[in-house]
Amino acid sequence: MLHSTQEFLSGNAIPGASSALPVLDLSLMDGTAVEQQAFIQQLRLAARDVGFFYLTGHGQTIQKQQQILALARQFFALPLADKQQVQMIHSPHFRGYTGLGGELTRGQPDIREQFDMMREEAVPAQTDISPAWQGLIGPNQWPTALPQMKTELLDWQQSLSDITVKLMRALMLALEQPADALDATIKAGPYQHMKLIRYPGVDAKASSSKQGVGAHKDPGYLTLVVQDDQSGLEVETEQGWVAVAPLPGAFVVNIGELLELASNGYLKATLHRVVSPNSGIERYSCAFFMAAQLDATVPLLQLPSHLADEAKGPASDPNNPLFYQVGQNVLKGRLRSHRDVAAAHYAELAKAV
Ligand SMILES: O=C(O)CCC(=O)C(=O)O
Ligand SMILES: [Fe+2]
Repeated sequence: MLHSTQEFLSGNAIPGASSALPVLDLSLMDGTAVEQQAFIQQLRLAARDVGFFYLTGHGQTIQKQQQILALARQFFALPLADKQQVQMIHSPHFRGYTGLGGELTRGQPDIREQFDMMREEAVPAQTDISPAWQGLIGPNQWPTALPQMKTELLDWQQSLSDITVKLMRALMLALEQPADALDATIKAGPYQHMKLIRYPGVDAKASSSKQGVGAHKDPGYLTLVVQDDQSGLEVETEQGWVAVAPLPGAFVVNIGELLELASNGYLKATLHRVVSPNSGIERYSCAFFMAAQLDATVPLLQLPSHLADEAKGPASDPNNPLFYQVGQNVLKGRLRSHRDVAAAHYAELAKAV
């Protein structure tokens, strides 16, 4: 039986691709009123039913995307000593290099190495009443061996951030809210977090794990992923785990838990994972996570009843502390994922998470 997503997808899915995800063209938002409405309706269905989609028409060229993935390849190909110069353990702000198995998802090591960055900021002045999450704010670590990384990646991160803000405003229109309904939560600039990632090939016979990254939902508002021609990214759907086939030039977009919460379960945060490539193959990706600024209070949006009735995700509890403890929750996630950094810089808090 066709359910609404499949009906909707029939006109939009990639011909011949194994992936069943919708493809949405963001440039329609710069078009006529009719085109904008078409985009908003497609976006509403994709975000409600699947929580994952491909985005085209976003203004970034495929060459630029490939340039970023090439930079990732260059970084991970550096001698270990150069990568260790920027190891995350040196950063109380959770920035820098993490080697294979250094990050945990639900307590299990992920078989990937990565470079994490966020906004480039100065360390704010600490007072007795500064919240612990203020420790997340500070400078990135940059490898001296690849001096071009700093400007290229900060510039790229800002471009991706701008795309997610445009998309979030379109999502608000899709929910029949003012476009700026969540703007107060990003007014100082949205929380930005980006990762360059390398997934090495794994010999299934020799290893019991093919956990590139374990099944999880992203915590924030919106995620954009650029993947190379190897996939392995999989999304949980009603039909089971579905592969997100590479679509050159597109970003893969998914909804995070904070947006699911704010929309009372209408916008869906979907479980996803990356299965390691087979031995002899490696996969590179760049993931960008946009969320509310760390000191935000996120509103519970009041949806019109015809939309509220269609929400498929869990209804939100308006008293959920996630609405007002944004920074604390981000810090908790980082402490859980990077136990070594937590022990080195947040010894007391690390014991409690
Ligand atoms: O590498 C990817 O394709 C996705 C990674 C991911 O889901 C994450 O880091 O949250
Ligand atoms: Fe993710």
